[in-house]
Amino acid sequence: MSMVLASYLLCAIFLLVLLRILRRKFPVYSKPNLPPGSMGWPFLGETLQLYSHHPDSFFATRQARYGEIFKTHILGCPCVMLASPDAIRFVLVAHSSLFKPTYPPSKERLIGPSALFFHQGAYHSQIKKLVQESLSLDVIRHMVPQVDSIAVSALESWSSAGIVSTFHQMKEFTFDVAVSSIFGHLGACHKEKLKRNYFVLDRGYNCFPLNFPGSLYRKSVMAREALSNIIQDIVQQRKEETTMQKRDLLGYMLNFRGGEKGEPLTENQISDNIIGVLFAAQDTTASLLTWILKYLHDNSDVLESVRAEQAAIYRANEEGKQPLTWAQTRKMVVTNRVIMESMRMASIISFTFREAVADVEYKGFLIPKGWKVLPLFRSLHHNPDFFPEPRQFDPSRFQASPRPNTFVPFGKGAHSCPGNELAKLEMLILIHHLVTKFRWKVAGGNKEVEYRPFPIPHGGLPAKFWKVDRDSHAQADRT
Ligand code: HEM
Repeated sequence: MSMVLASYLLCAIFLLVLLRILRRKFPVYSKPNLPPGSMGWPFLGETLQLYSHHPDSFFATRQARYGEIFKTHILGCPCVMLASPDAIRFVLVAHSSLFKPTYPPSKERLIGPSALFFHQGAYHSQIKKLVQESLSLDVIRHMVPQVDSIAVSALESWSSAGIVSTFHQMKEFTFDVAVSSIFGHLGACHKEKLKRNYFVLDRGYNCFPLNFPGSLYRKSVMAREALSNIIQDIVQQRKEETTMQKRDLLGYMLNFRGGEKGEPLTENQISDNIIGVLFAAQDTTASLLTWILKYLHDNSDVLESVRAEQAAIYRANEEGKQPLTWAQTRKMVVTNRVIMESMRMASIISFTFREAVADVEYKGFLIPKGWKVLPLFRSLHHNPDFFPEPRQFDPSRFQASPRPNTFVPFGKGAHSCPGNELAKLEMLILIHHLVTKFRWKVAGGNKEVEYRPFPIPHGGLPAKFWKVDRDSHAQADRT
C-alpha cells in the first residue's frame, strides 16, 4: 500500500516539475496569474476598508504591500488598480480599445446615454472632435472678455456677502463660464432656468439612486427632463436665427453632418452632450479653484510671488483700466506653476474607471474580462520617486517638466480632457482679479477634507472676501 502511495506521490511531483518547466520554456502553457491583493469579504469585498479610511491610505498601503498593480473588490465589483506611468499608459493609451469607460446606470441616466464619455469608437471620436473644436485655443482666446467679466462680477458679489462657501461660489462662477462656452451669449431667462435645474440634478447625482416620489434621485431625474426641454428650446431659437455659424459648442453641434448621408445629430445627442460637458466642466474646475485659494492662503510666500506677477500686469493695464489680454494670460508663468502644483496636490480626479472588454495580460498578470480597471492618478502625483516630498506645496517643482506619464491631471489618451485649456484660462483670470483687487481670509482652520465627490476643503472653505481700495493697493505695492 505504501509503495502505491509513494509512486502516486512521485508521479504528482514529476508532473508538477514538468508543468513548471513547460511554463517557463513555452509561455503558451503558462496562464497568467491574477495580480496580488485581497478580494476582502464575500460580497462586501474591501468596500468598508476603502470608505472607512482616507482613500490615500487605502491605495498607499496596498501599493506598498503589492506594488504597481493589485486586485481588490469594491462595491460588488472585482477591480484591478494600477499605479505606475507604464500601467496608466497601457490602459489609457496603448491598449485603450481593450478597456471601455464604465459608469453606474443611475449616473448614465442623469447625464444622458449619448454623452461622449460613455462611448468609445466612431461615435465617441465624432463628438470628441466637435467638443475639442469648440474648446480649441483658437476659440477660447476670444473668450477672454467674457470670462473676465464673469470673474469680476463674481468677486464683486462675494466681497459684499460676508462669509461665503468658496466652493459654492466657485461652482456658480464655473457654471457661468461653461454656459458661455457652450451657448455663447444666452438670455437671462434661459440661463436662470438652466442653472436652477442643473443644480437640482447636481445635488442628486451622488445620492443613492432610489427613484420614488420625493426622493433626491427622482428630483434629479425630473430636473434632467426639464434641462432637456430648455436645451431644445434654445436649439429651436438658434435655428431661427440667421447667423448659424457660431463658434460655441451648440454651433458646432448644429452644423455637424455625419455618415454617408450627412445626418445631423439627434435632439438627444445634442442635449446629452451639452449636459455632459456642463457636468464635466463645473465641479472639477470649482473644486480645484477652491484648493488654489486654500493653498495660496496657507502659503503666504507663494501668494506674494503670484501677487507680484499679477500686479505687474495690472499696472501695465493702467491699474486695470485696459482689459486683460489673451497674450497676458499666456505669460503668467508663476501663476501657472501654482495651478499645476495645486492640480498635483489636490488631484481632484483621484482615479478613473474602465472595464476590461477581454482578458488582458499586463506584465504577466491577468486582468480578466469584465473586471473594473482603475488607473490611480493620485498615487502617481503623490509618489516621492516622481515628486519628492509630495505633501509639500511647492510650485517651483514645475520649473522642470515632470517625467512622461507621471503628471496626468487631465487624464490621458482618447478620453483625456478637452476642456483643459478653458479650465486653465478661467483659473488664471479669476486669480488675476482676486490677488490684484481683493483679499480673503479663510474662516476656521479645519484640515479635514470632504468628498463631494471630488475632494474639497472642509465646509467648502468658508471665507470672507473684501475689496482693497486703490490707496492701500498702491501702498501694498510700495512695501
Ligand atoms: C480643473 C478642471 C478639470 C479637470 C481636473 C478635468 C479632468 C478631466 C479628466 C481626468 C478627464 C478624463 C476622465 C477619464 O479618462 O475617464 C476629463 C474628461 C473630460 N473633461 Fe475635464 N477636467 C476639467 C475641466 C473641464 C472643463 C472646463 C471641461 C469643458 C469645458 C471639461 C470637459 C471634459 C469632457 C467633455 C471630458 C470627457 C472626454 C471624453 O470622454 O472623451 N473638463 N476631464
